[in-house]
Amino acid sequence: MEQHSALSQPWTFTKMHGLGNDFVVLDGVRQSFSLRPEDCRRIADRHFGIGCDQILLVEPATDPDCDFRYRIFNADGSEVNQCGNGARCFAVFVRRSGLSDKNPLRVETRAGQMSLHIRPDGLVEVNMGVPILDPAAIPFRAEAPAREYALPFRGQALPIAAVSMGNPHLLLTVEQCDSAPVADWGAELEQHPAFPERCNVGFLEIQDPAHLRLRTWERGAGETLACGSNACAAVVAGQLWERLADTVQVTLPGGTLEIRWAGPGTPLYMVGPAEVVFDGTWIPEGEKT
Ligand SMILES: N[C@@H](CCC[C@H](N)C(=O)O)C(=O)O
Repeated sequence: MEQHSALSQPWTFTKMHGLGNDFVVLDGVRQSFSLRPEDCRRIADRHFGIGCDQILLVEPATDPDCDFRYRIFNADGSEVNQCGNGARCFAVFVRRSGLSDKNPLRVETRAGQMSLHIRPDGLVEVNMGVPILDPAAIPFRAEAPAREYALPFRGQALPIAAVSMGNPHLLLTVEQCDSAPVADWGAELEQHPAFPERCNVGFLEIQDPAHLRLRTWERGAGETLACGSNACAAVVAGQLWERLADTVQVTLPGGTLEIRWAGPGTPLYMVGPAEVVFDGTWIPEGEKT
């Protein structure tokens, strides 16, 4: 199959979203892509491109235990290890495009394997794997694992949790999500030197042990309407702080996810919707008339 630069050839895509976290999903099994960071930025651009928070690429698996390879690119062009809302869309895309009707699907990511199950009610359940709390593996600069860290930030010691769901997350609590300084603090905390690979920043309003409100500043994308992996990390943090139950409804600006976690060393499960918006064709410059 011919490998071509993403922008110089026509290709088809599907626009999807999971709770308003939106994606351009590409079939890299029947088409072949070479996605450079500048190609991703153009595709994700909401004025000069298609517009999305992330680009998801479905590729043939390289691991014989897996059905497909799941690749994720942020709007800023960076390739990353994990995207929870995207995983649900990936499962629906694979079924709808006729690539496979296997259910559950096992996919390989840069963070390991994931299992995606489309339920009879149409919601998708994702086994997100075992949350990572070891600072070196997050990666997060700390002497030893802790439930809470005091992060130096703007002259204060900010109480935070650090969790990896395959990608790095910083979690902090706020009185009210609606007035949280998501853009102001989020942009700076994303680049905090304690997180050498940057991080996704979650602002948690814990309402009761089974209900959490959350807004997220995503690494490489800014504030989004929902971040699945950040919602998972927020439940992990809330449980470590002994403020959340095993099953939690997480309400984000774009809607609600159900997240179940039985505690350290066990896998975490996320359930939520995945919606198709439209199918389209990318037309390269010079072929538009
Ligand atoms: N929106 C995603 C996360 C996408 C990747 C993230 N921005 C990162 O850089 O790690 C989700 O739903 O998990």
